[in-house]
Amino acid sequence: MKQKRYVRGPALRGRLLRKQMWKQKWQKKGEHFVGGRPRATLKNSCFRCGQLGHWSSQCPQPVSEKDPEPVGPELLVTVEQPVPRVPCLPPTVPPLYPPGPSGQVAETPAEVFQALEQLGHRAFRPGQEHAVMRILSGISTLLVLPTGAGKSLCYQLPALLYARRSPCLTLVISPLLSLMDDQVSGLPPCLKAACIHSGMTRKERDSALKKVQAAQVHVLMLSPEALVGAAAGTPGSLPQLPPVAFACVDEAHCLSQWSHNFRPCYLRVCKVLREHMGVRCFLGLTATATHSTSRDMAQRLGVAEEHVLRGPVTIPTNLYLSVSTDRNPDQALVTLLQSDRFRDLNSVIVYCNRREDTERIAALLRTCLREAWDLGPRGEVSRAVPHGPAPGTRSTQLSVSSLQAGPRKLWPKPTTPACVPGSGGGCSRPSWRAGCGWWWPQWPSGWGWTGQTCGPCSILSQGQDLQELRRHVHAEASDFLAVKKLVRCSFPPCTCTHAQQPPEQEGAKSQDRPVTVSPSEAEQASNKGLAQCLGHERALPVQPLVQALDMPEEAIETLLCYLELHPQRWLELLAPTYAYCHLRCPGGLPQLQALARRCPPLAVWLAQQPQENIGEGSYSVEFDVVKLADSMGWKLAPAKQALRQLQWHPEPRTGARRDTGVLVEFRGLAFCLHSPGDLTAHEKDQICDFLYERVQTREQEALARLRRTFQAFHSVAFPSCGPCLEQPDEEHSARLKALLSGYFEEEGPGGMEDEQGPEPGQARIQDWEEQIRQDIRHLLSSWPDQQFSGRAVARIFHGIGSPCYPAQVYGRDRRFWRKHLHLSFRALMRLATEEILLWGH
Ligand SMILES: Nc1ncnc2c1ncn2[C@@H]1O[C@H](COP(=O)(O)OP(=O)(O)OP(=O)(O)O)[C@@H](O)[C@H]1O
Repeated sequence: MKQKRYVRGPALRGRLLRKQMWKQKWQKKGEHFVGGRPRATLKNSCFRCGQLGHWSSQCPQPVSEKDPEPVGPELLVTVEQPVPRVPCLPPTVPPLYPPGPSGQVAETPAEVFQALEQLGHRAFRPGQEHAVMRILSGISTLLVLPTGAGKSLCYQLPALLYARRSPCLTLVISPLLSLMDDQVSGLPPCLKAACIHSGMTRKERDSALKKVQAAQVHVLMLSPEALVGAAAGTPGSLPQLPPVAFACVDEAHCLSQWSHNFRPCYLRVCKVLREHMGVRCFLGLTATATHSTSRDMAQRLGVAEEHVLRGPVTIPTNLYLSVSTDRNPDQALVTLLQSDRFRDLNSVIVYCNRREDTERIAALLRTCLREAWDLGPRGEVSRAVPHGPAPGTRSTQLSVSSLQAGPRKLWPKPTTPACVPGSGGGCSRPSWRAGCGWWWPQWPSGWGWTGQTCGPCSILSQGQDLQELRRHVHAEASDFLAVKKLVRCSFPPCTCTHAQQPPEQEGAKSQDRPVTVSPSEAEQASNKGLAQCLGHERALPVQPLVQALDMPEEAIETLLCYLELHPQRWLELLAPTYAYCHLRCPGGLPQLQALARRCPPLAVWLAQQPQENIGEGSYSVEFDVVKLADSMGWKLAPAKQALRQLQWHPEPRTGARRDTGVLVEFRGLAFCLHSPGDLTAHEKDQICDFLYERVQTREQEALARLRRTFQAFHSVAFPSCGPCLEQPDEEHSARLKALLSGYFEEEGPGGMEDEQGPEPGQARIQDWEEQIRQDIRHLLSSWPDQQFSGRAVARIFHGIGSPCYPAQVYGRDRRFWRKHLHLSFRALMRLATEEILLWGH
């Protein structure tokens, strides 16, 4: 009811359209959800002996026992060994002013000041000169300066000077596509720039690349996905570029905060720049980073601790902050916007923690404020602007703006975060932007902040916001069993090692194992009786894996990235590919055999088939082409090409192509990776432990950060929004600013200690135990075909959707969905696991 009453025709059509899309989606998934989730086929068993009840590190079987897992098909043809890939790196660009013997940078030469003037500035601002000289000396640097301090100059000036000396390029990795075009057009005329991102047409992209190759561009801006995709060789990947002088990672805090599960490509940015583009010098730029985040960033960028340049954490003086807790936050917001302090403002931005809230609050403001603000017939009271990924996947920041009619007169001004922010950083970014003249990227260009005093107000609820934010943290964690399944799929055993490794060598081998071994190294190892697998290309089909692990695609990719970035480089991620070849041959076996004479992959596939599987009649088969190419020692691309050519036959005389009637299609998007097939059970256990520990640590850190922020904000909050209605309270604002500065200095906001017992905003589990156990049993009996895990049950009680238990299906059952949001997730998981075990007996 809430959204229909105020919404007109177009929105209704949108709703119907969404419903239709939803139906189509679930028709496709029907077979999984109607008959219940497919039962896991992989057992919760030891890697070594296949028994339940222990992992392989405690396995009673002797180590020399053969691995009981099934092995791949034997090779039936002589194949060439794959040649290890040696990336051809572009030449490195030497520093413009080499550092002195002890690594010190030179005095700033006149040439640099001239270039500064050319860029339109008379003098450096604090922090700029030092950063510029470091980059010109080839020293990687991380620069943490507040928004508006002039960080962009620190890559613009070196880019200009490097390009003046020799044809070279500066790469800028920027996460915000909407900002990239603005950044390119906003550069000084002497600096030529281009950008490449997914929002461009092919023509625009080709024209940008042509300019880059012709060395007409000094700065190339890339999204992380474009960079990583290009390095992995996806279609439309980047061609050979001019040498790279240095790479700048803008909004570098994303390297540390966003990369996990949200944009996994960020995890690989530095590695790709180093290994595929030959970059030696990095510049990281960020406005908001705590000490631990900047340590993490510095490590990824290869910046020594002493080369992290941090400016003071200054919150603009024209910014008055206030925070209040209100029983009814919606009413508080309306009261606030009707007050004298806000009534005369031209526009207001409201940030919410949930996507659904923006729609609701936009409608609320439309109803309550139209008359109060007297906007006339063309005036628009509020509009919800979605921002961020699909619903339910993560916390979103949405803005609801109150706008006056007449597009050129619209000025978004103060920022009013309406809910508790997930971290001090999450709160400060919108606040700073309101105070510093920064406008939200979605606004049309030409809008801006006039520089007036403004007053962001946070309205905190009594703990409900915290519960919502906690849900997002729990949504990203996973079980040990899921991690184990992923490890099992990523490292299936192979038959290419010829000698068994002596048991006593096992520990030594696991100490230092590069994923790609050169043939000479392998030969040496083989002579010592230590034959080592060179690695195999594997395809892990995305959708089946997502269902089997009950993990979103991004979370799986993140775990695979962790393995690639591990010092032992357990695997190498390749470009995603369509892994299955579907082949339909109307002429049956005789035609297939005839075609196999000119198509080695088809010949190998036929040879691998057991005799009884080969029948007469028309053929329609599907096989894993990645596995086939790997078994032949071929690269995937030529194998696919050879199979595709089965569809045509060249005329012997004219050379024209004739249709053979054979249909070849590639299906099933898959993660593609290169991994060894001879890992010992002990090594696989090590990998599982490493991955699971990372997942758990991330969850605990995020929860602790949330708790600290919540406690700190509540410690200074007004009990109601009343005092915020009047003119800004300077003392209150100063306390809040100190709190935020403390967050970045990591004193722990408000100097609060973490407390034991139930989390803020949660009830004691003991008071609810009987009720919860009943609900769990009720849930298990309502869905008898499902194989629930403790985590799955806790997710349903907290209203967290997952691939196997989607909100669209389970959210409809209000008996369970979000029912116990006020209780600890871990405690719910524990109780659910106990009940599931009892239920199984
Ligand atoms: N040395 C300087 N002297 C005067 N103005 C400068 C100087 N350096 C930068 N500026 C100006 O400061 C403004 C803000 O600069 P810039 O956009 O680089 O800030 P920023 O730190 O990158 O902000 P954000 O964090 O929002 O990206 C720009 O208008 C820029 O021209």
